[in-house]
Amino acid sequence: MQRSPKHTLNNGVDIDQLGYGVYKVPAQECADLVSTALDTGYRTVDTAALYGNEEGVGQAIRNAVDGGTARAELFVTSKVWNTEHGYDATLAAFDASMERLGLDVLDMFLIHWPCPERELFIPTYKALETLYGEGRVRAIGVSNFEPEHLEQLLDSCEVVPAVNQIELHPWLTQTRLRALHAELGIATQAWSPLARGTILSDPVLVELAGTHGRTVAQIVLRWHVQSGHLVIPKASSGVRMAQNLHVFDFALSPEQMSIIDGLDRERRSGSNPKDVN
Ligand SMILES: NC(=O)C1=CN([C@@H]2O[C@H](COP(=O)(O)OP(=O)(O)OC[C@H]3O[C@@H](n4cnc5c(N)ncnc54)[C@H](OP(=O)(O)O)[C@@H]3O)[C@@H](O)[C@H]2O)C=CC1
Ligand SMILES: O=C1CO[C@H](CO)[C@@H](O)[C@@H]1O
Repeated sequence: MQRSPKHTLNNGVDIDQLGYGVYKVPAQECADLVSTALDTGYRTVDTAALYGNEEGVGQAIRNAVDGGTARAELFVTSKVWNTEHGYDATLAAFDASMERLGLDVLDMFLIHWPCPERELFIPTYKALETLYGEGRVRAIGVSNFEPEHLEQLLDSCEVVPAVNQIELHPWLTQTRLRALHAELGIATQAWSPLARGTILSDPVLVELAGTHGRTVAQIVLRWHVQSGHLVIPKASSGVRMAQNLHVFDFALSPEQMSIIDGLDRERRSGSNPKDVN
């Protein structure tokens, strides 16, 4: 069984570099699929209130703990949705997520989108700081924050976000944002790391896959890993889950990494954070 190496976040908490994302996993299938992911070797799961499947994630985590897996080995992320911004609303949203998850402590809680026109991400983040201070969540962070949002946040808040979870893949390499993260000590976590599957027919990646005798998904995930990103691919079968985790026993050469870096075309598969409010 493959296992992801751990990455230590800026507050000393460990997360798997490669975890499992559950956007679009139907609620009724979620517990079984997350259990399959855990059996495959995943230890980190990314969900959100928006995904409507926190109950299933929590069920699978509790089943694993009942079966002998240490809770400390497992890592669950959830996120506060855009309609719940503001200090009090965010505290209530956290309670609701925890109720659905059925967990005592959450590993990481993120602001899902900055929603700049709402002008509420600062009080929203202050609620996350309160939860962190109370020990109800082990790490806090943000998602879809652009440089200007991070700068505003750091001007007004105490706790440097542990991660910024952003859309990131070889067609959208986010060079400027990643450089800022490195400067600030914020981990870059890649969402839609496979560009929702659309990148898997890229001819350059197909050729590299042939060279290594690997699948295109494995080449892309290996590029993420070697670039130092945290990454959370979603897959709907145990075979694909295992394939996606099986990327720690080969390496891309520096030349191959540069070739993949060169595929950037600033192509998003999801929304631009400036348009989400
Ligand atoms: N913070 C945010 O705003 C966002 C966060 N996310 C998070 O990131 C996670 C991953 O992103 P997501 O948008 O799901 O997209 P991904 O880039 O992870 O791609 C998932 C798609 O790729 C397919 N796929 C996965 N593995 C393979 C493989 N080995 N071979 C062929 N096809 C494969 C899946 O198919 P199939 O399912 O049929 O196996 C699915 O259609 C989400 O689940 C969520 O947790 C996602 C979007 C936004
Ligand atoms: O996490 C998410 C999953 O994908 C959705 C559609 O692109 C996003 O809006 C959301 O942020």
